[in-house]
Amino acid sequence: MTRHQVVVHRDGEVLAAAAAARLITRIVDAQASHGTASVVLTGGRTGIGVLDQVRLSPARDAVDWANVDVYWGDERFLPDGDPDRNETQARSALLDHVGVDPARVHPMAPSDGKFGEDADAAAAHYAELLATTADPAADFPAPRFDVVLLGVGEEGHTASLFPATPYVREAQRAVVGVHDCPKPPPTRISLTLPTIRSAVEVWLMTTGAAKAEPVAEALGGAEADAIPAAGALGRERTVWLLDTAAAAQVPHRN
Ligand SMILES: O=C1O[C@H](COP(=O)(O)O)[C@@H](O)[C@H](O)[C@H]1O
Repeated sequence: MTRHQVVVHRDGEVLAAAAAARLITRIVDAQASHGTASVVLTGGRTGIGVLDQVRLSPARDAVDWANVDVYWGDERFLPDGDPDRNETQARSALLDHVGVDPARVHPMAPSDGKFGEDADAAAAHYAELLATTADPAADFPAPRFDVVLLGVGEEGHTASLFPATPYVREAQRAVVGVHDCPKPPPTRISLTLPTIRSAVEVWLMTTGAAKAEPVAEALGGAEADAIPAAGALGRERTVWLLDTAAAAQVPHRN
C-alpha cells in the first residue's frame, strides 16, 4: 500500500497551474515509457480548473494527444451536452482544444443515450468497456490507468461515491449506477473503489475551507465508508493536491 503524499499550494489558482504542469509531465512520462497514456478525468471546480490550466499551458504541446486514452471517474447522469455533465465541461475546458483521437475518448453514457434513463445499464456497459482493455497487472478488470484524477466533496465523497452508501462498499462491480445522491443530480455513474485502486497513481485535488474537515479525516485514517476519499489509493502513488485552506486541519500541519 502506498503512503499518501501531500502537496499544499498557496491557493486554488496556484494549485490548478501546478497540477496542470504535473499532469502534462505525467502524460509525457507515460508516453515515453509505453507509448500511450491513460488518464481518468474528474468533474468539479478544481478538476475542471486543472484542465483549463492544461489548455492554457504552452507545455501542453509536449503531449502526443492522439495517444492519450481518456476515461471519466464519474458522471452526472444527464442528457448529452448538458452543461452540468463532467464530460461537457472537460470537453470545453480541454478536449475540444487538443488533438485527442475521438475513438480514445470514453465518456460515460448520457441519460438520453442508448440506455435511456437506465443508469445501471449504462454503468454495466462502461464496466464492459474497461474490461476489454484490462491491464493484466491490475487486480480488477480495468485498463492500466496511469493516473486517476479525483475531487473531494464537502461530505468526503470522491468520484460519485458518497458516504455510508452501498456504492462506496461495492466490491464486485467495476462501475455502478449511483442513485439518490445527496448532491445534485441525484443519479450518477461512478467507478468503484476497487477500480480506482487499480490505477498506478491516484491524485486527489481539492481547495477551500469547506473541504478541510473531510481532507483531515481522510488523511487521519478514516474508513472509506465514512469518508470515501480515504479509500482512493493508487497502486504506486497517492497524491493529495491541496490549497492552504483545504489543508488547514491536516494532522501534523498545525
Ligand atoms: O459532483 C462532483 O463533485 C466532486 C467534487 O467537486 P468540487 O466542485 O467540490 O471540486 C467531483 O470530484 C465529482 O467528479 C463531481 O461529479
